[in-house]
Order: sequence, then C-alpha cells, then structure tokens
Amino acid sequence: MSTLNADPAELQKFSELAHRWWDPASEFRPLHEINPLRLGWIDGKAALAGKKVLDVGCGGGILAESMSAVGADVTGIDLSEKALSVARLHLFESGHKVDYRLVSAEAFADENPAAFDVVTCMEMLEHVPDPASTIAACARLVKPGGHVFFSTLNRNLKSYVFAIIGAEYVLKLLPAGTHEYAKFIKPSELTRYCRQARLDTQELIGMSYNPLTKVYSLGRDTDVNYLLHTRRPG
Ligand SMILES: C[S@@+](CC[C@H](N)C(=O)[O-])C[C@H]1O[C@@H](n2cnc3c(N)ncnc32)[C@H](O)[C@@H]1O
Repeated sequence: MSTLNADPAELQKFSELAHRWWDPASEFRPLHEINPLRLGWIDGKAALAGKKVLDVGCGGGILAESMSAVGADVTGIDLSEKALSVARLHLFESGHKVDYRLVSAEAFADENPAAFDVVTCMEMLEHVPDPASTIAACARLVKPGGHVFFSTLNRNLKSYVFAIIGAEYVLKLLPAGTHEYAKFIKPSELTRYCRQARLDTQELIGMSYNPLTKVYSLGRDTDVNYLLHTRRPG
C-alpha cells in the first residue's frame, strides 16, 4: 500500500484555522482577494459553465464555490476534515452546489480516471511532501484535451522576503509559519513535473501584490506567486 502524500502538520494547521475560512478579514483574506483574479483567468481559458470541474486541495471552498457560481459542476477534495465541514456548511449560506469529498488526489485518481474537463490545484502543492505525485494524479483525473491549473510560490530570495518575511512578519497577511521556504517550487520544477505527467504547458503567469495599493494583479512577474495553465493532449 502506498503512503499518503500528506503532511499531518500541514493538515492540522489548516484544520485549526478552518472556522475562519469565510471571514474575509481572517488569515484567509489573501485567498478571498485573489479569487476573482484567478477565477477570471481560469474561466477565460477553460469556459467553466457546464464543465465537470475538480478542485484539488479545495479547503473551505472559496474557489470551488465561485466556479459553481459561474455554472460549473464542481467536486472539491481535501484531506482536512474541518475545512471540508466548513465548506459544506457554507453551501447552506451561499446556495451553491459543490460535492465535497475527504480523499487524496492520488486515491481519487485511481477511482476517477479521465473524469474531469478541468482540474484546479491552487495554493496546495507547497503544502504536500511530494508535489510531483499530486501533479501526476491531476493529470490522470483530467480528460484528454482537458485543462489543469496550478498555482504556487516560487523559490528564490525575493519570494523568501515577500512571501515569508513580508506577508507573515511585516504585513501580517498570514500567520507566522504558514509557509515553509524549502517547499516552494520554481516554475522550472513545476513545468518539469507537468512534462513528466504528460501535461503540456500553455501559459505561466505571475500574480503580484502591491502593498501600497493593497491590490493583486496578474502579469509577467513570476518571482513570488505564479499560476500555470496546462492541458492533457487530446
Ligand atoms: C492554502 S489552502 C488553499 C485552499 C484552496 N485551494 C484555495 O486556493 O482557496 C491549502 C489547502 O490544501 C490542503 N491540503 C494540504 N495538504 C493536502 C493533501 N495532501 N491533500 C489534499 N489537500 C491538502 C489543506 O487542507 C488546505 O485546505
């Protein structure tokens, strides 16, 4: 039996904060603030309405719900039971429909090969022990010709300064200890894992935060946060 590709300390961290997931002033504020940007970018590439979509590492469901709101048929998977409970409860408030499951990407891929038009895996890879295994699972889950989207944090001096020192200690956008530098992933590594999983890179785009205007934007600067659009060949 293969070992579970999960770090119990990471899951515990998200479980402890889970009750604040939908508070836009909480530790999850950055996810609320970046959501319209990433949703628009994903929708622009994959035209979500009517598509079967899987959100891997969905947490409390910020992205999953928003994809349902634009007409996608969304399933969300995560290994934090508390985050999933919060996600399920929030559906009563929002009226959206998402099927939430407590299962790893690898196990779900064994049960549902080539089942989804679109797979999203955002802000999750930097929290798992073996990101290449998660990426390979996402590649197995998507249909031939389908889309897979990732986002994560780059690994360099600038990302260390911005994502850890800046976000966790100076601006206090995130609790100290949210991120572990060694788990950040360079775009070259992410695209290599994708190639190994037979996912073709379509676009790599940066996401930057301006601390003066407090506004996030998409652009060419991939030094800190970035997103990757890939497709499984048809
Ligand atoms: C920073 S949150 C991102 C949530 C969501 N993807 C978003 O961007 O709004 C990271 C999520 O990954 C989940 N996670 C961490 N390790 C995981 C694993 N091995 N399998 C599935 N989910 C995992 C956590 O429980 C948490 O919900």
